[in-house]
Amino acid sequence: MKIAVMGCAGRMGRMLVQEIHAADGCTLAGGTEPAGSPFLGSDPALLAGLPASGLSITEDVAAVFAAADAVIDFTSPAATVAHARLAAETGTALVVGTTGLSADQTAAITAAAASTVIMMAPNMSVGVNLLFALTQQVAATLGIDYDIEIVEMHHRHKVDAPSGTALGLGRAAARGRGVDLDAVKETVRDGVTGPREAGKIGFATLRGGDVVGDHTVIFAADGERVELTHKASNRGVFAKGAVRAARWTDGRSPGLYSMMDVLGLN
Ligand SMILES: NC(=O)C1=CN([C@@H]2O[C@H](COP(=O)(O)OP(=O)(O)OC[C@H]3O[C@@H](n4cnc5c(N)ncnc54)[C@H](OP(=O)(O)O)[C@@H]3O)[C@@H](O)[C@H]2O)C=CC1
Ligand SMILES: O=C(O)C1=N[C@H](C(=O)O)C[C@H](O)C1
Repeated sequence: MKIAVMGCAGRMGRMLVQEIHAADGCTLAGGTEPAGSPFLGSDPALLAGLPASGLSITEDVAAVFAAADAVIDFTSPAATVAHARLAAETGTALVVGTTGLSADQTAAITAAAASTVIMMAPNMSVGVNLLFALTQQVAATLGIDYDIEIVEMHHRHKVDAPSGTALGLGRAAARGRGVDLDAVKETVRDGVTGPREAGKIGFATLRGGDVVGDHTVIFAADGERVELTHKASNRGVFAKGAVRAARWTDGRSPGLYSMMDVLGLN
């Protein structure tokens, strides 16, 4: 399978190039970076610490799509929307890991999935997707007396907050309670906030150093507390999941899928 990587010089992009190289039956079809990037013209494999591939990083997205069976995209929300539109036009499968998308941007990707296979997930690790399922189950079991708070920590370079994974955990908890996350989420507390309102789902965001990704869902009641935690210590887990998802798209019907579909957890 020929797999291309959008944003192939990024933190995730380089891991993805390594993972494609290591995967049986997969070859790198090409890699992109935006106009003005100092990496244009470099070999994406060399940049990822691998033997030369003979490919050059390009801003010609259309050419890279044409060379690929599937495209993996961990870039920025605006770029991902443009890539989803191109995937719809060309019928190329797309795996989206980008987070921080607005409701409109998510709707644009959903619309593109009417014409091609798109797998989109805020976290591609097996562990976090299991945590999504567990969070929904625990939220449904414990009920409203257990206040739900979600704490996440990431490296100092991360640009969106709360993380896509934290929001995904919030959606799973809200689903377990049979409510809509947008109606109950509390992402900012500052000053005299008054007591905590029952039923809210709170988020706390920490940023610093080189933390790959830590997430904890806390269920706090009078007298006890349940905590579900996942800690990623290597971006390889996300890259492995993304390449697994790219292979999984082969032969699927158009539609919007999640990592839960890929892992059979749905
Ligand atoms: N779903 C998951 O499992 C995971 C998701 N993520 C998400 O993936 C995204 C990327 O994270 P990370 O790798 O750390 O970020 P980086 O900033 O390291 O990488 C993003 C790369 O994409 C490039 N890029 C931006 N716009 C375009 C474009 N139009 N065309 C081609 N390339 C482009 C950037 O170039 P430049 O720097 O020049 O702008 C950069 O090289 C984030 O949204 C993050 O939250 C991260 C890890 C796991
Ligand atoms: O930006 C990151 O690094 C990560 N982003 C994803 C998110 O927003 O949840 C996934 C992972 O935690 C790393």
